[in-house]
Amino acid sequence: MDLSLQVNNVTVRYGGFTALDNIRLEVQQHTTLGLVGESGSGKSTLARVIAGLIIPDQGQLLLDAEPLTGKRTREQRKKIQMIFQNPDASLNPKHSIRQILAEALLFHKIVGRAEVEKRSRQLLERVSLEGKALDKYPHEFSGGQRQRIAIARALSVEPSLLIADEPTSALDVSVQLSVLELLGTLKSELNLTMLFISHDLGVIHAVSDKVAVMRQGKLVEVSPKDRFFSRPEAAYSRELLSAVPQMPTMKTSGGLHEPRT
Ligand SMILES: Nc1ncnc2c1ncn2[C@@H]1O[C@H](COP(=O)(O)OP(=O)(O)OP(=O)(O)O)[C@@H](O)[C@H]1O
Repeated sequence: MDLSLQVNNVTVRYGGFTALDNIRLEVQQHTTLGLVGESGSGKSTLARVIAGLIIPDQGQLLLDAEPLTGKRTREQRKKIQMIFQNPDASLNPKHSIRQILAEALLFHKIVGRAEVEKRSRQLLERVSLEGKALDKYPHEFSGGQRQRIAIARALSVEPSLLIADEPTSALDVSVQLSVLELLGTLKSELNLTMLFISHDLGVIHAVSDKVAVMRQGKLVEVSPKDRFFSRPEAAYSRELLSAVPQMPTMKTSGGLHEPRT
């Protein structure tokens, strides 16, 4: 399988504090890497480095074998899209959904003006929203619907890598599941490559092919999902797993509901 993303020896310091310490990580194309770790372990910092929002103090990134150095080009920015815990981070409240999607499609030259409407409707359909949503504004939707719109916006530019940083943790539990199911469907329909960040091991189990564990700025384990949940390598991974009482030591790859039963 080809590599999508390579993170080579990345270090980030905030003043004297090392938030990322020599991180080496790979994401294979068309797979989801689940990134887990306690609050403050550096997950969001790593996501922001990969998205180009933070320049690392040391190390390199490669996307589809191409180095990402210095200021990113428009094409490089298009290739990595991010969805956040709060969907409002990527939705301009003053713009209608039509404007939000059109801006992304036209800026990155995905389609010409004549096709914007048709493509926008297709995108909304993909995230199970009706075409009449186009003329509404973000505040007219629920949190779960706004996250669906943020997903549609991120996918509109056909990224090579989608980073999802706790995309369901601000949502009601019932809505969380439907957004996770949507991401699962999109992953298989569109062959997405994802870096999925969560502190919720149930969510990580539901979405990941491989699991990476961070602690205090260091990567302590990267394992295939089934191995991580049945035979974790690092003592810290065992600690994380044992801290979730409802988490069975899973033997199967399971479905979305399994970790919560
Ligand atoms: N701009 C900043 N300046 C100084 N320290 C920062 C800054 N951003 C993050 N940190 C610190 O870096 C560490 C890693 O933060 P980060 O947000 O990456 O962790 P995280 O694993 O994503 O945590 P959470 O799950 O709470 O979001 C934390 O100790 C945090 O306080």
